[in-house]
Amino acid sequence: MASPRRRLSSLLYSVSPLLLSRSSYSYSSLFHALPFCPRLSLSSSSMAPELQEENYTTGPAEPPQKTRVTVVGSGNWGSVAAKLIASNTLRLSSFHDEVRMWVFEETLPSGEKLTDAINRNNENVKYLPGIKLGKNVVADPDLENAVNGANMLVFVTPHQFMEGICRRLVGKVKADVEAISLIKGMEVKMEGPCMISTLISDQLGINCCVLMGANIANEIAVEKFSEATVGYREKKEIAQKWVQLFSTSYFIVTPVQDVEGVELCGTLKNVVAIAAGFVDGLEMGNNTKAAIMRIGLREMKAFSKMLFSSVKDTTFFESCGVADLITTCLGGRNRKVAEAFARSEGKRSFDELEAEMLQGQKLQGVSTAKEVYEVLSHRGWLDFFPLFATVHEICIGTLPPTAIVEHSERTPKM
Ligand SMILES: NC(=O)C1=CN([C@@H]2O[C@H](COP(=O)(O)OP(=O)(O)OC[C@H]3O[C@@H](n4cnc5c(N)ncnc54)[C@H](O)[C@@H]3O)[C@@H](O)[C@H]2O)C=CC1
Ligand SMILES: O=C(CO)COP(=O)(O)O
Repeated sequence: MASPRRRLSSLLYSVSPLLLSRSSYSYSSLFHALPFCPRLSLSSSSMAPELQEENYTTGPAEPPQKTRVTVVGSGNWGSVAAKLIASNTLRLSSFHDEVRMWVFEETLPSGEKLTDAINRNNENVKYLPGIKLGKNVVADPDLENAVNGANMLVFVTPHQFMEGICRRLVGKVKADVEAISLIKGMEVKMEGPCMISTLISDQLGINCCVLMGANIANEIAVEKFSEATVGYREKKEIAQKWVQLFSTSYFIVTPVQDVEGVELCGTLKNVVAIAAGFVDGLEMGNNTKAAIMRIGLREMKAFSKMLFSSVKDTTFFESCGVADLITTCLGGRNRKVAEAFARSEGKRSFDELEAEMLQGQKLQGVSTAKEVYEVLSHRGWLDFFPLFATVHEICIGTLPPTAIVEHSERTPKM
């Protein structure tokens, strides 16, 4: 009998017209990574040429400088990102083995500092218990020290903390450092909406890609197969370096030249996931939930394209689009807490439920719904986005959870 991995790869080949319509790179990465790569043996000879590290060395005359990577953030996904990266920096000689991970310091109930516990156990005992990160992950509570000398910075904190973090990093990072944001969210400023990758680029004066996808961290932590999308602006060679740093036999990463599209998919699906949670809390069933997901996807696409005309339709069919929407509406934290909110019949707030159910982990969907609502009101677009608008109004208690179907089903006045 074929192994599950081989059966999955056959399924992917059966949709080859879709794959072939993408870049030859995406096709070859699937070809190499899935059927022929046993777990943890993604040797460079079996990888797409773009992923082979020779592309990033400068030749024999001068020994190349090893690339240093720092992960800024150490929550649930931040810890898994550090684990993925650390397995690759050990394997690829162009990278320095050590991966530094900045920790927002806290004291555990035992009295021990979280950083000390992570370094002693090689495990994030609070945000990712039971998973070894790799001995080459070093937790550091000093933000400035953690980024010092880094050539590649991976930003992965809840989005509401990023403005403060960027302010602390001004003048502290290398001028030519490359960044990537795994953060799903946005900021709304006087001038209008600001994606987190733009905040990082603008405040630190550096290039910033994004990585989004159907990536429930706890599943990737135990090495279950999944995919992700890297969004880049211009430099494809930089996107490929990020692909190389994140890819494993169970984590397949595809580059797409559409930063805004990829980041808005990751950001907006959290609002739809809140709606899906309301549907679950009201026990409305699968058809209703599917309808909410479809309406949500339509609003995600319309909102993204109205904000940035460069956003590509094809991005919504990548892992960052429809796949992330599905996984978050089925198994994410936003869905789970929104379900409890609807069941509580107005007796509990999101803040209370978040603290009780997530124990330090953070929801992004409630604040994103507020930020999206501000953009819609400011631009006079509320009537075009009934689902997005209704989610926010339910979250703040102006409407009951049942409004999710009563209001979202209205055809938007486009
Ligand atoms: N967990 C998941 O499955 C996935 C999460 N993401 C995204 O990754 C980003 C980070 O999420 P997670 O790693 O899951 O974090 P998390 O929600 O598990 O943990 C919260 C983190 O925030 C930190 N924190 C608390 N107060 C802070 C402050 N004042 N300043 C800075 N940090 C503070 C905590 O120390 C902790 O590391 C979010 O944008 C999320 O949407 C993306 C894909 C999957
Ligand atoms: O972004 C996620 C999966 O890709 C995780 O979503 P939640 O924050 O709702 O758990």
